[in-house]
Amino acid sequence: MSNTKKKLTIIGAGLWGQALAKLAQYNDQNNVKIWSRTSSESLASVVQEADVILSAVSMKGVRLTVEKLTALTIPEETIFISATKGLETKTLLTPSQIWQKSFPSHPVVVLSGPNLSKEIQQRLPAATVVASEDVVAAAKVQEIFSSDIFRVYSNQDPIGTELGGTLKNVMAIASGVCDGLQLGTNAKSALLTRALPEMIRIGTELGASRETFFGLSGLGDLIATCYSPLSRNYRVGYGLSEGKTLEQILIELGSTAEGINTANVLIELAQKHRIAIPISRQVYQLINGETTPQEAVKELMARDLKAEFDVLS
Ligand SMILES: NC(=O)c1ccc[n+]([C@@H]2O[C@H](COP(=O)([O-])OP(=O)(O)OC[C@H]3O[C@@H](n4cnc5c(N)ncnc54)[C@H](O)[C@@H]3O)[C@@H](O)[C@H]2O)c1
Ligand SMILES: O=P(O)(O)OC[C@H](O)CO
Repeated sequence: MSNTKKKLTIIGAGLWGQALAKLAQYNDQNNVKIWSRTSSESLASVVQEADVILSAVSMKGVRLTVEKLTALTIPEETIFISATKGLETKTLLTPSQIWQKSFPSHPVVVLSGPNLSKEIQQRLPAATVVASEDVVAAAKVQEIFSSDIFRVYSNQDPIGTELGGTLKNVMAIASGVCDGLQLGTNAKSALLTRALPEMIRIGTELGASRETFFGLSGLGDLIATCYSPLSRNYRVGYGLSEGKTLEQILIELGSTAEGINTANVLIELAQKHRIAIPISRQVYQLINGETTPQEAVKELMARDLKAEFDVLS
């Protein structure tokens, strides 16, 4: 990459947008701007001349953000990075698919990994993945974010990388329930080990590579999120296990927990593609008041007996 400073504009000034801005600023080769809906500057003025535009808005804001940007003239060489972990209601699309469909000539890069924003803000070491079919664009993004506190890997499976980060949010809710009910280490280990093939079944059906789920954005993020009370999705599950209502939990959280919407979208996806999603289905029923934490555990334990590596279930 040339020695001139890279101009990066981050859209979305939530916890993740701010943490990513800090990471990019840490590397003094970058000129970083951050924009939110409440910014005094116009969106047009902050994206003008940007080499790279990163979206860190929550899933519900992705479509609106894309629409705002399609109304502007963005040069075709501008790289878009999607850092959102979610699925769109109705279209069932991933964020990067929305970006790519709206900007078919632009490089789109997914950034995803085990990256709890609080630890990133504390400058603790972490690693992530940037994934794109455009390897040159991925390499540029890798350089922008790489530093001695943030190790950035690349791959060419944006959908797999994105789905790892998205699907583990649902598993983190289940994991919070498991810990909240004090089901023990054996149960937690079983849950996470069975979560991974469930994520792989969904991912491979949607075109992702199986291998990606064994990397940072899959297994890595599953471990981080399912073991950390810093995870908002984990806290949702934990709260449900304590008998709190979802509404009450979300008020206390005051922040985004994408796993809730993702579980709702997943039910439709699983039906459409005929994929077995036993853990995600229990999470769906739990957040929609159709089961209790205890009943969900019973249901999972009472499933038909099967071979461990049965690829269908
Ligand atoms: N916080 C983390 O540790 C972390 C790490 C990796 C990925 N993520 C993902 O990043 C995304 C954002 O998470 P967060 O933690 O920053 O959540 P947050 O609740 O802190 O912030 C969400 C942001 O999205 C913005 N937003 C929502 N709708 C918008 C719209 N229409 N236009 C512009 N902005 C809009 C909000 O204003 C807010 O700034 C989520 O998909 C999350 O899964 C978060
Ligand atoms: O707080 P959560 O549950 O949204 O998790 C944050 C990140 O996705 C962890 O990688």
